[in-house]
Amino acid sequence: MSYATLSTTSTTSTTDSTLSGHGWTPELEELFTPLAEAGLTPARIARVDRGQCDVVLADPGTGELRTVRADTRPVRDPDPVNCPCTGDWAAVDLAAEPMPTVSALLPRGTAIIRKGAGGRSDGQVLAANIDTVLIAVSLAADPDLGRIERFLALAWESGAEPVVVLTKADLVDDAEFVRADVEGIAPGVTVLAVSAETGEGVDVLRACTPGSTALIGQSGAGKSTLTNALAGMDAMTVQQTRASDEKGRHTTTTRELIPLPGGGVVIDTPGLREVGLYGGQGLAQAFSDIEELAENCRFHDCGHHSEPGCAVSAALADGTLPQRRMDSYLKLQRENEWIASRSDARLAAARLKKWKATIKSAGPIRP
Ligand SMILES: Nc1nc2c(ncn2[C@@H]2O[C@H](COP(=O)(O)OP(=O)(O)OP(=O)(O)O)[C@@H](O)[C@H]2O)c(=O)[nH]1
Ligand SMILES: [Zn+2]
Repeated sequence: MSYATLSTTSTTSTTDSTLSGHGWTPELEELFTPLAEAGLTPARIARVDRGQCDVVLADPGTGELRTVRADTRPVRDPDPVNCPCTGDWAAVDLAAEPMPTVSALLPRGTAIIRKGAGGRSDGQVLAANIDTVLIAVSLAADPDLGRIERFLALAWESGAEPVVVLTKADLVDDAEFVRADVEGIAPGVTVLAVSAETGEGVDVLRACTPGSTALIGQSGAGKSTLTNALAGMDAMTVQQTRASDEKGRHTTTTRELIPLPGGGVVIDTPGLREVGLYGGQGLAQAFSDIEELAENCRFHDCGHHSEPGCAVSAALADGTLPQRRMDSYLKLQRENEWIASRSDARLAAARLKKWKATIKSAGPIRP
């Protein structure tokens, strides 16, 4: 399938303001006009299962919000990145038989894409059309700075604004100390310490999450608990962490989009064991301090090894740039380059296959 190509004629609507709490905007409304004229209904995907999904829409009859099960087969795509995902805006044919179908997906504003698990170069979309990415990190153990940097690169790459949320602040005495430490590796990013247990920091967090928010992080980081705290109800099931290793039991298996009382939605994602980067510029944003240093190197193509006038080496030498952070940057950069070359090869193979199919369907060339 391909994303719907949409013209931009203006329109007015009476019912779709119901969806504004779910992120529906006048701009989307305008994009949707030709689809509305074709009898389709706008809907936000709240959960995806194999071949089907739950969508939230304003009922064309009553104008009330309704969750509907819809068939996603018409928008199936060989590239997993183009397949429907929680947070996508969809055009739904409610009259389709035997069940409503998703007829098209609207172009995405933002999307969190990680490298698919198991060494494949496919991407996997975790959430679409989000404004803020909350990176949940448990304070129950010493935070792994390298892992936070990796999550930050993934979050920046999505196009949404990252926020680091240090969870379970009630379990430690020095939350502020750790928070300041993490702030040092997250240039331009808000870092909050929060406890769902005592409520500490939850109001501040709420103020940081207007519009659509997605929660990412390792299993057991406290994502579902935070979702419940933000939603003010038990929207997600939370299971006890295994006491031995502080790991959760992978309670959250399907992504879900939950409306917040003050407007906006939060998308809880399953715990991520592996967070492979899927290329792009997010890494440069996550390491903007190093990128800025590099701009002061004497040579434009400085490799930051032993070149004269290297600002990065100087910062490493005087300790303003920790070696750990530099190593982390180089490691993620290698990984990013690898995935970029892998996906180039994959795209080339796909193009070749398509070309062969086109030639075949065109039949023998006539003299
Ligand atoms: N003390 C304390 N425990 C918390 C807090 N937040 C979460 N927990 C506990 O941490 C464990 C894991 O929380 P979840 O919210 O299920 O974690 P998750 O990140 O959603 O886990 P997955 O669904 O596996 O990805 C549960 O036992 C929670 O009760 C907190 O603020 N303080
Ligand atoms: Zn340099």
